[in-house]
Amino acid sequence: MKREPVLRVRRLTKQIGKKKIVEGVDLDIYPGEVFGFLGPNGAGKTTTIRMLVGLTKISEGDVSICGINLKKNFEEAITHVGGIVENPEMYKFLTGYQNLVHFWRMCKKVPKSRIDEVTRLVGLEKAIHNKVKTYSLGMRQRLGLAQALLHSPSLLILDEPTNGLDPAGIREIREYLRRLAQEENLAVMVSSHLLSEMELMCDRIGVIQNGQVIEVKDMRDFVDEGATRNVVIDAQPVAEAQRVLEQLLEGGIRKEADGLLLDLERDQIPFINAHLVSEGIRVYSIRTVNRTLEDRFLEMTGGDTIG
Ligand SMILES: Nc1ncnc2c1ncn2[C@@H]1O[C@H](COP(=O)(O)OP(=O)(O)OP(=O)(O)O)[C@@H](O)[C@H]1O
Repeated sequence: MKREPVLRVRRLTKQIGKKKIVEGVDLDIYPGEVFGFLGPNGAGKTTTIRMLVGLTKISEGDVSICGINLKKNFEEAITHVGGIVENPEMYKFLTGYQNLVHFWRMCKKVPKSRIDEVTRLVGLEKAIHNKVKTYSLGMRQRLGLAQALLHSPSLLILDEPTNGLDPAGIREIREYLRRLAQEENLAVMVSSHLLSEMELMCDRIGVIQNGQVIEVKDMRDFVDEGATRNVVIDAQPVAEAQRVLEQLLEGGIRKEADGLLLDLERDQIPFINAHLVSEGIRVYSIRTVNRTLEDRFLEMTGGDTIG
């Protein structure tokens, strides 16, 4: 059975003056998946997301959410979206629960029991009756998430949800988002500049550069593909090993604490090993290092900074 995407974006374009800051973006995001939207500074992530949630006008192209056209039936389409795009506004002098009641009153046809449900989903049961001013930034983010989930959306859109959080807070958000995608069968779209986070959080990833989506892939395939891999060679004497490798490979070798780091194609590895041994060098280990998303991303975007 073919799954229908919750979010379907076709040829989405934003033009400001003469400049197209987002151009021809196509995306499909499915129920139950966390989709990462990644790109260097100024690539057009926020502008794309702002168009998707109706915060800025679409210049060209089509967006449908749960099969409903966003331009033609905005009010109906947007009822399926929960989002944190700008900082969620909370009343700090009220408790988390009182804040949620306030937002619940604005939702149509949502039973009050949903407040307890979203509180559980974001793990705020213990603190929900404390005042928001006593919350950590991570707890406030989770309260924002609870608010965005109150009306049981099918699509959750989050712009940089881990911004400003400490590692523990980042980890919490990551775990809750993964759980939400599974438990609520939500489609989650998240942008972030924290590449290592995206790698742990997302099932698929789309890379945007200069306003255009240049790649959409399963996370694993994205990280694994590419002709070369990082290899660490632990060999003695190390200076001699480095000299031999440099002669053979014309550079690209870095000395690290645990050995010599270089980029090799898989087929080169046994050859390099044999060559080192034939030069009288003792090879203790050759191991390939898992390539991170950051390696791949920098390779693809030509070293643009990430934002
Ligand atoms: N209202 C505007 N008028 C003119 N240019 C704009 C406007 N809004 C955004 N831009 C430009 O469009 C480009 C894309 O901006 P956008 O904020 O979408 O990028 P981003 O990928 O979210 O970047 P960052 O990671 O830095 O937030 C940038 O070059 C930005 O300067």
